[in-house]
Amino acid sequence: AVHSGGATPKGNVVGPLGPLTSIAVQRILLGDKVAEAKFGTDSPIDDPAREQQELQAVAAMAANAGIDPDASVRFFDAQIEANKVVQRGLYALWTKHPELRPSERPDLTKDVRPKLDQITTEIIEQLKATRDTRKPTATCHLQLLQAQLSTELRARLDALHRRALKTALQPVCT
Ligand SMILES: C=C(O[C@@H]1C=C(C(=O)O)C=C[C@H]1O)C(=O)O
Repeated sequence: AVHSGGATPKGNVVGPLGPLTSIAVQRILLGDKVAEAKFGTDSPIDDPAREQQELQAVAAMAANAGIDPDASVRFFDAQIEANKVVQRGLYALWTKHPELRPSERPDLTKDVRPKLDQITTEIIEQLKATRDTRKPTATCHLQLLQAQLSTELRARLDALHRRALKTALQPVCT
């Protein structure tokens, strides 16, 4: 993977959807850590119980923040799917190219999931901040494209992570 670093400073990304897009990228980059944690273990890529628990938390946090819980859950569904796009892609790569397999295995529960939970809070904040921007309009799609392209360049996303980002951003202008 070429993306490395994962430095995607919110302030430098273009447009009103820049911060939301940048956080979505940070979550996608954690997909690498999730894949490293699970590859070669009994933990499957899909963990429906964990997903249910996250989506319930999202609904509660959205209600608390005064934004639409159903729309927020739909947005998170896409973030979770995007994370699994990364995991599946890296599994395929590592299966075909054993020399590229990770040498370290992060701890999913202690190390990786707390970082995902932190990002959940930030995404809820950005969903609230972008409430008026996220509409099914040409303007929204233009602003999204602007944020997407600038973030892809900044984070140097490879094809796999760009595909994941496309999945993650699909519900933004809805
Ligand atoms: C990221 C994980 O893998 C999958 C993706 C999830 C997510 O993006 O939040 C949650 C559960 C799994 O289906 C994980 O197990 O934590």
